[in-house]
Amino acid sequence: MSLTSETDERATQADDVKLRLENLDKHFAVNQGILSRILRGESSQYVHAVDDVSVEIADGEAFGLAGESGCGKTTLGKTAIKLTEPTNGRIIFDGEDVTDLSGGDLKAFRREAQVIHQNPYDSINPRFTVYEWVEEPLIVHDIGTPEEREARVLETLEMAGLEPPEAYAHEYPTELSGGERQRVGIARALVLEPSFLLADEPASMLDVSIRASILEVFERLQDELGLTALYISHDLSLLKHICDRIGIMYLGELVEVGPADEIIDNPQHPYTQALVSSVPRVDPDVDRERIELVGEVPDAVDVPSGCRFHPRCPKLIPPEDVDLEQDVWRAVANLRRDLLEDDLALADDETPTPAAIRAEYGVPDELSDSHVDEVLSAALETYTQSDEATLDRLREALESPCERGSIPTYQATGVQRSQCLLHDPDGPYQVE
Ligand SMILES: Nc1ncnc2c1ncn2[C@@H]1O[C@H](COP(=O)(O)OP(=O)(O)OP(=O)(O)O)[C@@H](O)[C@H]1O
Repeated sequence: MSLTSETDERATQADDVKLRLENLDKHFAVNQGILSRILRGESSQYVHAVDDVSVEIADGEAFGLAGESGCGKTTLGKTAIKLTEPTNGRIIFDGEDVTDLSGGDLKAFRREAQVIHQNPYDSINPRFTVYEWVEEPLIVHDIGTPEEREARVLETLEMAGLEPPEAYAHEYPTELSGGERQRVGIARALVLEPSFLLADEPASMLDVSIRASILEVFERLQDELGLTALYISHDLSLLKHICDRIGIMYLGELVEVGPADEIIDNPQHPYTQALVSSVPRVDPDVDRERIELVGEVPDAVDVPSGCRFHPRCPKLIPPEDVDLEQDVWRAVANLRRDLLEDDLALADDETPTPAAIRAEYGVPDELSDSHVDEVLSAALETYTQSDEATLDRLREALESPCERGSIPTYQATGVQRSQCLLHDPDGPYQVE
């Protein structure tokens, strides 16, 4: 297909691109069993762990991925280096399309792209000594003589900060502290001299006191070895510290990408703004409004239409003819959403009055926009009678532009891109 060959050509030309993901998807099937589908008539459903992600990571760059739990960070990282197969899309590594590699070619690629796991306690085989554990990848890849391997293992242990290396070589991992074990994990990943490192929550299981020293190891290694790294973490201040750029994921999509400082100091996407607002300030003198993220990340099987963040977004765009304060509009939208899903969040089981429902959702008794008030009142009056026509009216009359179609990625600032209609330069919406 012409699009693929054109983009391939670009990748080959762009020497400084280490990894390029093109429209990457990773979907996991649920109800995979044929029997359950036949017996219960269920069609296959999919977890949209990663959806249409495109991003480039430059050679020598440290790229961070953040987002709430379940947003797809680990799946994106693993798919990017083929620890799991993508459902769709292309992976270009060093200018070569590695998407369909298998056999010996895949094994060669594995040498280049290594991973450091989150948990230093269960990611090391306790039957191996530190030496055996770090040497094993060299044996698997049939590298060097025993003497050469010994020199390489000791050198790598030292690089990972286990000094003197001879003292650690014959220890068992169970005899080591968490920080030391994480350094053993780092040494095992580095022994093959990879050019790309995936570090998934590399410090989250460690004490705060040890965390800083492990992060220093990463920073030093990146400088000295010129490694390209993909760091995954919930901790935005950690990512700001060690990354050049940060990508924010929400429900399988990359909703904002930009330089680490800009993402933290000047977030553009409403989701990033909410995430960042919960990070404790380094500088307490600078006032930042705390934006509360209401609710949980929705189910990745049945993803919301339009912008996936719209059911929780504090900046949800109202329909053109709706004239309400933003917080009132958000409250109306929450009530509308739950009415349409027949899932009202109410305090008790008794059939509530429209006024009680409004109060529960923080919607004023009378709205300043009489049209919205009338549509909502009608839906509330007929709520117990499941009146389809009234619900259809509620659905159509109060539909936000954020619920429609697929939302493109826009250039939000000179250096940040954001998947939010507020950043459509040709759109009618004002960025607040
Ligand atoms: N092997 C799998 N089979 C089915 N679903 C999966 C599988 N792995 C991940 N998922 C689902 O994919 C979605 C993304 O999960 P993932 O672990 O990538 O998110 P995450 O952002 O890394 O979360 P966390 O921060 O908690 O590690 C979730 O809904 C998860 O339940």
